[in-house]
Amino acid sequence: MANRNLYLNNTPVKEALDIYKKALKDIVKMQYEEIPVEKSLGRITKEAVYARCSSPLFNAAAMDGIAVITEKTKGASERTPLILEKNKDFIVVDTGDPVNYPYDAVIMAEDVIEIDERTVKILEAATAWQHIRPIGEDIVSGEMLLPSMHKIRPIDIGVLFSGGIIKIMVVKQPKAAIFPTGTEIIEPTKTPEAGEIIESNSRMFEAMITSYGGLADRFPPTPDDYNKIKAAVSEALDSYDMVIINAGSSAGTEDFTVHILRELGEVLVHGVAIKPGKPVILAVVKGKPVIGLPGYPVSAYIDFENFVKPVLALLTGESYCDNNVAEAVLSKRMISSLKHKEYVRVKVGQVGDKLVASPLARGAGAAMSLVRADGFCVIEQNCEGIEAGETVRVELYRSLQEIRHTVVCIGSHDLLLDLAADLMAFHYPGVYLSSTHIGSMGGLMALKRGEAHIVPVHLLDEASGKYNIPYIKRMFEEPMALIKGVKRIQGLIVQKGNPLNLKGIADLKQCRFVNRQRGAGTRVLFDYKLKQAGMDASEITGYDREAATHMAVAALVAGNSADAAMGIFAAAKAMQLDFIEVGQEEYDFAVPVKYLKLPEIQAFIEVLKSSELHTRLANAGGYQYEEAGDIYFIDEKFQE
Ligand SMILES: Nc1nc2c(c(=O)[nH]1)N[C@H]1C(S)=C(S)[C@@H](COP(=O)(O)OP(=O)(O)OC[C@H]3O[C@@H](n4cnc5c(N)ncnc54)[C@H](O)[C@@H]3O)O[C@H]1N2
Ligand code: MOO
Repeated sequence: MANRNLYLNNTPVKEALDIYKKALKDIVKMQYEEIPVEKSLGRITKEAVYARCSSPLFNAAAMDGIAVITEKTKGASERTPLILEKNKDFIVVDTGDPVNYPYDAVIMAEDVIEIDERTVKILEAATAWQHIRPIGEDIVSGEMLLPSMHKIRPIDIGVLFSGGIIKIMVVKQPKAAIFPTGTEIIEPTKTPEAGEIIESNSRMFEAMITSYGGLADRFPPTPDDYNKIKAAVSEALDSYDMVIINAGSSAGTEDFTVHILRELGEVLVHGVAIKPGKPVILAVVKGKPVIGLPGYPVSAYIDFENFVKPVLALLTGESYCDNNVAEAVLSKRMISSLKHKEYVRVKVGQVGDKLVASPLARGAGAAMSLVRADGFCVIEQNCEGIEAGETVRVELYRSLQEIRHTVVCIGSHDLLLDLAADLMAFHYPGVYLSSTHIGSMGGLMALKRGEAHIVPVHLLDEASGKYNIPYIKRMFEEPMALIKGVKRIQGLIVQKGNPLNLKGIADLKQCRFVNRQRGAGTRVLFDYKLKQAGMDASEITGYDREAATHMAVAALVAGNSADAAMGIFAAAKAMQLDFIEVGQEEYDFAVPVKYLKLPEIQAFIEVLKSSELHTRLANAGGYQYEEAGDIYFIDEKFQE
């Protein structure tokens, strides 16, 4: 254990950033450069910019027509038309032409009656300066066009040119060097073997730095070699404004980063009370910021947002405000430790007038939880958790507008949902389907609490042998409907080639099983089949081991961490596993009648009926979809 860093601190986030900013205060300075205005989009002005000329520079015709001398048009009316003579009483002008003395008004072409080449008739007198844009109407020479520290937008570029500015002083973009480290890290062009990890973090950092106004250079992955990392970092600091080192930040025997930085300069913080992201390193080397980010992608992302972004802002001049914040009701209890401030990724949906936040996977390696997230909420360090139903503050990644037009679907997972979401985005721009997977029963409970629009269910009622309807009838008092989905083949997902030669439920006694979570329809079906086979749960090794989706159980079988799981054919096929049919089930959508007319739900129903969806389901295999999109009103049609 000799080389482990067992002494990580637990500095609160704000304190850590304050310590670091104080250390950087006198050494990190913005630099400036002059660039052509046409290249300045998104850059930040160094200083106020003043117009070098007026716009318009002369009195200019605002309309096509004739320029006249107001005095000479007096008395013109319908009854007493006035005849004007070209180049004496008027000149012809087009929009934008100069209008000079003695001309002082423009009459629009539509109000001028042409008599011949030299004469026109007018029926109304002109008022002085009508349809003339006076000098400096838009911009007056010497006027301030843009203030300092202003982020340049397309309209600013237009105005700068109108004001005679062709070059502008802006904040120089800071250059960051990114060093991914780790002997197991390989470039994405190589096919990974067991134990190897595709380098992805440095690409994510590069994109984040670019979107926050900096420039980034990625270095190839450096193996866990003390001297190599030290030499590379030290050299980079001669030509870059900041350095990011990725991974090797915690307590592993090859986690060198902190030792290297201590040797090269000063480590101000190692270990922050944040989750994910605890082992972040904030250091100063050669008078420049060096930040060590953890290897886990979510930890790295959250540390980047909390520490790299504000440090980068000291160099870019960008300012940020968290304006996209909303209050939402939490759908599921979240427990957290008092030891840290925790960032929880959430899905957000609007059901009725309630905004609902549902927590996603919390693991630091679960990068997909960030992809799926609509935002995140923070559990403060001094808080043990937040109860379901409490109001939380969510920082949103999507606009409220988008969230309002999203069908909130909570329940059992099926590939059908991913396909439908994809088709909806394509055929109904601006309408989305967002699904959270907590099993059929969990979904129905969420619907009861008003947290979902639709619930994908496949619940077998053992007494009647019927699917879904009996549950909905029992659980809901309000008028409900069922949108038909698909019939799916359920079965045992087993290793490729079925090495244990499993033939059905009865054979499960000899193998390592992985179950679906309590409340999942597949689990209900499994229990039903066990009972039919006269077996007991205690006879199955792994009955209590749970995974949340069909793909998740299939992945466990594919990874040889289990021999069999109950699931759908499509999941077995996707993972190239074998499949033993056990039965068919009905996968439908429970929906309160009051939501049926919502345009978003209508779009979803149309997608269910579409031949495009049916073709995709046929390709996946294991589905019958003839009834997809049909609607049954529970009370009328299924009265028993
Ligand atoms: N005994 C302890 N173990 C760990 C602690 C601790 O306090 N005591 N902290 C845990 C926490 S919290 C985190 S976060 C991680 C941080 O790990 P490191 O920063 O040291 O990173 P590695 O161990 O090298 O890698 C972690 C993980 O990330 C993958 N990785 C690394 N680089 C990349 C990259 N460029 N692209 C994609 N993925 C990358 C790497 O392969 C690992 O899977 O430590 C815990 N352990
Ligand atoms: O801090 Mo680590 O990022 O929790 O997993």
